[in-house]
Amino acid sequence: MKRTIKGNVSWIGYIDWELESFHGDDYSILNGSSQNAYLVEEEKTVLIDTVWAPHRFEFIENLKKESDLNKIDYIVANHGEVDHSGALVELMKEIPGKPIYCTANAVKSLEGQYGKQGWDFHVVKTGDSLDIGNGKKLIFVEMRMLHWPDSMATYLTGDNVLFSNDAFGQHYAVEELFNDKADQCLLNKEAMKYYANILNPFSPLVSKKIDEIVGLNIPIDMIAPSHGAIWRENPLQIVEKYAAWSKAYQEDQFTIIYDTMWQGTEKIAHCIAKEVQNVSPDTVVKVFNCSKSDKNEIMTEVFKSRAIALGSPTVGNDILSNLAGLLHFLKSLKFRNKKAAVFGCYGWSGEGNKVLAEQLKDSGFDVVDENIKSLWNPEAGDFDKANALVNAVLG
Ligand SMILES: Cc1cc2nc3c(=O)[nH]c(=O)nc-3n(C[C@H](O)[C@H](O)[C@H](O)COP(=O)(O)O)c2cc1C
Repeated sequence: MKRTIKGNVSWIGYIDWELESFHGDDYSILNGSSQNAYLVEEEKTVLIDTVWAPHRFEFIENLKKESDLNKIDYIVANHGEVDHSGALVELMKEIPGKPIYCTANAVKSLEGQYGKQGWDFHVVKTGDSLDIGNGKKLIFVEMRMLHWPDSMATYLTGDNVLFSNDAFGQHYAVEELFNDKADQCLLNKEAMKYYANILNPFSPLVSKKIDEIVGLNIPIDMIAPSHGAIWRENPLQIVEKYAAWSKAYQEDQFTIIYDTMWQGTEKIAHCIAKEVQNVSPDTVVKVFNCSKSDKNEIMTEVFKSRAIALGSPTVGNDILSNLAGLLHFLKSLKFRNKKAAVFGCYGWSGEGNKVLAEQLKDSGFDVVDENIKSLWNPEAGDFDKANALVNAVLG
């Protein structure tokens, strides 16, 4: 059902309390999510984005219940990804010929995914606008690589609503739709998780885009993203957070991540954690067994950290495969300005620490020389090295 969010703007989307993962299994959903589409009904009626393909028929039925589909004058496709464009094919069968406003790259991504459908694309660039009557306009802002080349935001004058698509969103279900109705801890955590796991690799572009949006000096009364809560109360709080997050963000946190077969490496992990509390009592320390923890939650903790330590036993002259998978993901997220240390047990050849250190360096971490490498089971002499490791990495 459509729900008014401001003036003649309504939400028409899908709140999904059952979703467990996104992007295949690459993004865990722990608190539900939503796909937000919006209807702007001024002298002209505009549909901004749609929903994920599995919900396309329900979405179109809802639209029909709310208004005659033929009343839609324009469609805005802020982003071609299937969770926002997934109802377009069915919708356009009902209203062929209606103009679709999107970036040049969105024409490519939409045609790439759905084939050449003969849709009436109107390509827009930053600063282009569309008059929708009653003295209001839509102004388009390209958001290249936030998070696809085709991404765009749309600003509604008069009501001062920024339809930001994936930027400023969260995979988080809020039945009442608005940020002030959400659990604030979860909202902030989910917004940060989204940034850390999806947007962090594009931080330099995010930083520039935030400066550009702030520099426009336009009033923003509401930020309506395509997933999660709509920022109605103090909407600029999320813009300020993005400004901070995009500049090699860190808190005073040290995160220890390990894997183990026979618990030797685990013992070193806990010894390092205790030593952090001795050396730097104000530093938050968290410990994760990567085989038992959610990888996206771990990445959010890495995002917050000023330093991390990674531990694995040597296995087959290498490291354990779950940690190798995590390192692969870690590299793609392009974290910057973080220190790292390595540790682990071995039985004979002991390549584990070297593999970890090389991969961390390759992922942009500043890896300290101090490490702990224990033959079979860690002993007192190994635990004694934790102090030097922690001092080096937090120094
Ligand atoms: C399947 C398997 C392969 C291993 N391969 C190596 C190896 O290539 N080189 C080595 O030094 N140790 C190897 N080890 C020995 C482990 O590194 C050693 O048992 C270590 O103490 C385990 O640490 P953990 O208690 O943290 O699991 C291997 C052990 C297993 C079970």
